[in-house]
Parts: sequence; structure tokens; C-alpha cells
Amino acid sequence: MNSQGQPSQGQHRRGQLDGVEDTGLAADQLSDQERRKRSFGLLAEIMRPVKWQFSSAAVFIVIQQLATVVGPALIAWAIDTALPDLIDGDASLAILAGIAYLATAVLRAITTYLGTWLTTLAGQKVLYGLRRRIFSHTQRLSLGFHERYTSGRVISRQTNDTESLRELLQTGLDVIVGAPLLMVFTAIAILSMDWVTGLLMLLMLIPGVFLTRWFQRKSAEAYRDIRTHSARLTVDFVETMGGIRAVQGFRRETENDERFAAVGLDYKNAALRSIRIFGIYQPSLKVLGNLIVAIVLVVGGWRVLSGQLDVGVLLALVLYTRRFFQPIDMIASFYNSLQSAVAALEKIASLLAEEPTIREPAHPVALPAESELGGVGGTLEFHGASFKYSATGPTVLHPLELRIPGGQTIALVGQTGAGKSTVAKLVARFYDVTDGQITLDGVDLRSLTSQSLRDAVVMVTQESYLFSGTIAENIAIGRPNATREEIEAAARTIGADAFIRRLPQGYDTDVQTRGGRLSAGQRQLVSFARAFLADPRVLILDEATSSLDQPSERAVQDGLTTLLGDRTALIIAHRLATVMVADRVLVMHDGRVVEDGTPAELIAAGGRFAQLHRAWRESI
Ligand SMILES: Nc1ncnc2c1ncn2[C@@H]1O[C@H](COP(=O)(O)OP(=O)(O)OP(=O)(O)O)[C@@H](O)[C@H]1O
Repeated sequence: MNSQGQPSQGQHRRGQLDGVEDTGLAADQLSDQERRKRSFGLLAEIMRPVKWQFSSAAVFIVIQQLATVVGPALIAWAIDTALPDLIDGDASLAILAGIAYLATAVLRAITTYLGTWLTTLAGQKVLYGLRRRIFSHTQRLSLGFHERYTSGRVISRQTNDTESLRELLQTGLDVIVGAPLLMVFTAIAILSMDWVTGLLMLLMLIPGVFLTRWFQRKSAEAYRDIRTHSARLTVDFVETMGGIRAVQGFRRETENDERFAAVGLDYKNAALRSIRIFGIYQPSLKVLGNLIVAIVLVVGGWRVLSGQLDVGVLLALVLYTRRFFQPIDMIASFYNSLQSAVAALEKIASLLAEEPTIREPAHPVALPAESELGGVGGTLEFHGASFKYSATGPTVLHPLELRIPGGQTIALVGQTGAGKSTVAKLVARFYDVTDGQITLDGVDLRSLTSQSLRDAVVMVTQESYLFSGTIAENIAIGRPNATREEIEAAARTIGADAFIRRLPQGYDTDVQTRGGRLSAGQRQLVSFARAFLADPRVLILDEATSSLDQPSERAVQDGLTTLLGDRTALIIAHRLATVMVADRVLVMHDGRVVEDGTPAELIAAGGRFAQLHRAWRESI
């Protein structure tokens, strides 16, 4: 949950139920009924492209069950009709019975194969589409979403939840269509052969129903616990490993081990509980099934002796009775898979219902060409721009009036929490201002397409993130259609070329391999080259706080000066050297710009910046 948003009552309740699902998503404000409706809407939508495969599979399943039910009836006929003929020397009916029995077995095999193959094919197709949709939707969601919804949860959606759906899609049709049909066909067969046995069996169904209801209730609770604890395991694991530096840096391994052991134990206990419930249910159902077989055998045997029933029919009845109870077991176990699939579907649907808060403009406006602006683009203007992270949260940026002419280098300074990163995120449009507006070369940022905004404004973050791939590919992210010469030229200009060439495969070194592991300074230079290649009008730079050794520091500083060139730059500055190359310093305090001027002016004025400057100088 967003640190500042207050969860609603409903969210609190659900959060406790699902353990880790208190996501604070806008979509979570719905009632249970609305959420269920939305989930089934999603199910219908993802099934639409494969409805023919599923319908054909259903037809095959119906044929398969019919062929299954015919088996015992054929045996009864063979014993009661064909066998006496055979004893009399006429084998034709016995042969016919054999062929018919074989034919139904083959038909069963073929329809089982086709049904399974079609459902698997359709299920995998649906999952493939859904996985892609979750991925592409999640990466398009605005930064605000990602700051709330942890990566562990996103991974859970992609793994645990799609896996639950796989079970539903792959076995669902068999159980939902196949199992009840088999029961109905079997009941019809029994009743039409001998209504006394049919009645007995239906009577025995009553304790079976009670037993199954008990099992469903108990196992639903156990399964919900299993799901909650398994999601907790994933979230705990992902977050610990994601923050491994902090974990090791602060020696939190033992505490984490203990916490993980506790979460793991909860999971283990929940799993044991569910197995115990199943361990009671399944044998009890078997006993019940066998009891009815025994009763049918005794009652039927007595009726055979009294001439009311043929032997073959009795055998068929015993076979049918045995078979009648099998699907109940299957339906009951499936109920759990269905429950997890429905929960998974709800979570996926709620993620997919989340809309990016940063929307594409309905009527995009193009940025004026730099030539029209006298050659210098990148003028930023704040008109009463203010900002809150959430409707109920505090104002993080108070209405700001500011003009940054194109080409100016601005250093943003101020104590922690003053709002520097927030200003940077607003200019990069990771968030929209709550009030007022920010314009770039006279155009409101909200009127620019995301493509033209990303072309014009580039943010280089502290961690200088490198993606898996080669160094050249990493630089080319700045401009995907850049030629190799342009990539190398950008690295040369920034001063990264020399160290890149010393790497085992030069520009083609994979940054993930041992030889390609880069130092903090080198990573920064690569990200500078990437930004240089992108050649934006406005550059936003969150300067790394970790200090580098002297030669690297110098190389990074030189690279930075080149990168800045004469483009507009907004630097969240942590180093005195950087601040001193800025044309202008903005000092922020509690969400307001409290000082604004050249470094020299501000030092002379003797305010906050002068103090900061003195402290910096003393620390060198
Ligand atoms: N995603 C967020 N949700 C809610 N509040 C936030 C969020 N990010 C920042 N804040 C709050 O906004 C205020 C300004 O934060 P900001 O990150 O802009 O400060 P900063 O000046 O960049 O600090 P630092 O130098 O420590 O990075 C702080 O009070 C912070 O708690």
C-alpha cells in the first residue's frame, strides 16, 4: 500500500484474507460481485479465440464417455446372449461382441487423445496470450503503480497465477463436462437395467454428498492458506534477493533466514493440513463406493438366484456401480483447483484493469522544431505546478513558477525529502502535476505523445541501469537505429571508448558475463554515452551519491561536462564539482524553491546554499 494512502475497510479485510494482496490498486475498490464479474469477463475474453477448439474437445469428451458407458452393457450382453449361443456351437455373436468391445475401446482411446490434445493446445494458446498481455500491460503502467505494487507480486501473477489457470484450462473440461456426464450416463444405464440397484445407489449417494460437502469446505480453507503462504514465499524471496546489497550490507541474513523459515513453516503446515483432509476424504469415499458394490453384489446375487436378474446384468451393474463413484473424487479435487484458478483470475484481472495514470493525449501537439526556436530548444516552464503523490497525501511540491531557458544547466540541491526527485519525475512525466502545468518549448507535457516526450527528455538515473546484452546494445538503447560508428562515436565523445576497447570483446562484450562486469564509474560513462546518443533537448540526471576513486571521478566529471553540452539539464547534484559547473542553482526546501541564482550569487547571499557550500568544502 502507498505509504500515504489510507486503505479502505474493504481493502483491509481483503488484505488480511489474502495475506499479501493488499495492493492499493484503484481497481481493488470494487465489490466482490463486481470483481467476480470482471474476472469472468476476462475468462470469456481470453477463451474467445479458442472457443472452437474447446467446443470440439467437449464433443470428443461426450463421445468418450458414451463409449465408456457402453463397455459393461456389452459385457452383460455377451454373457447373457452370446455365451449361451457359443456353448451351443454358434460363435458369431461372441465374435461380434468381441469386435464391438474392441471398437468402443479404440473409440475411447482416439477421442481421449483428441480431447486432451485440443484442450492442451487451446490452454497453452490462451496462457501464451495472457502471459504476453500481463507482461506488456505491466511494463506500460506508470511509475506510480510500480512504486506500490512490488515486483514479487508481479512475479506471482506471471508464475503462480498463470499456473493455476493452466490447471483449470487443461483439466477443467474433462471434469466439468466429462465427470458429470459419466455419472449421468452410468445412472441411466443402471436404472434402465435394474431400477432396484439404481435406487440403492442413489440412496448411497446421500452420505457421499455430505462427505463431499465437508471435504469442499475444509479443503477450500486449507487451499486458501496454501495460496496465501505460497504467495508470501515468492514475495519474500524476490524482495530479499532484489535487495541483496542491503541485506548483506546490513548483515540481515540471520533475521531473513528466520523470517523465511517462519513463512516456509506456515506453508508446510498448510500443505500438510490439506493433505490430511484429502487423506480422510478419499479413503472414506472409497469405503462408501465399495460398500455399495458389496450391497449390489449381495442384493443382486439374491435376485439372480431368484431368477429376477441375469448374471451378465449383475456383472454390468457391479462394474457400473464401481465406476459411478470415481468421478465424485475427481470433481471434489478439482474444486480446489477451480478455487485457486478463480482467485488467480481475479488478481490477474485486477492487474489488467489497472490503467496507466499517465495517458497518451487525445489531441497530441508536436514540439516546435529547434530551428523555429532560434536553434535552442528545451525551454521548461512551470506554471503554478504543484504535486501530491496521492489525493489524501501531503503536498510534495507547492505551486511553482519557474522558467528554465533552453540550454541552461540547473543544479537542484536541498536536504533529503525536499522534493528534488519529485521535480525530476514531473519533468520526465513519470507523474502528472496535480495542479498547474509544465511546458516544454511552450507545449504542455501532457499534450506530447510519449514517443516525442521520450525523444525530448531523457533521464539518467543514479544506478545507471545496464540491460543484459552487449555494451554496444546498451548504448544503442539511446537511439535504436544508430549505426555502429555512431555508437562508438558517442562513447568516444563521452570518454568511454578507451575502457570499452580494453574489455575482452570490446563493444561486443556482454555486460552480464564476468569479463563484462563494469565498475560504478564505467557504468555511469556507458549510461552517459547512451544519453548522448539519444541527444535529447532536456537531460535529467540523478547524480550518483556513491563517491568514485579520483581517476574515475575525473573521467565521469569530464564525460558529464561533454554530455551537458549546451542542452537543458536538470541535475540532482550531490557533488560540489557538479554544482559549480551549473549555470544556476535551485535550492529546494519542503517542496518549495527557496533560493534561485548562479552558484556565485547564492554563495554571496549567505543563505542555505552558502551553508551547504561551506559544509561541502570542509568535507573535501
Ligand atoms: N512514491 C512516493 N509516494 C509517496 N510519497 C513519496 C514518494 N516518493 C517521494 N515521496 C515523498 O515526497 C517527498 C519528496 O521526496 P523526493 O524523493 O522528491 O525528495 P528528494 O529531495 O529527491 O530527496 P532525496 O535527496 O533523499 O532523494 C518526501 O517527503 C517523500 O517522502
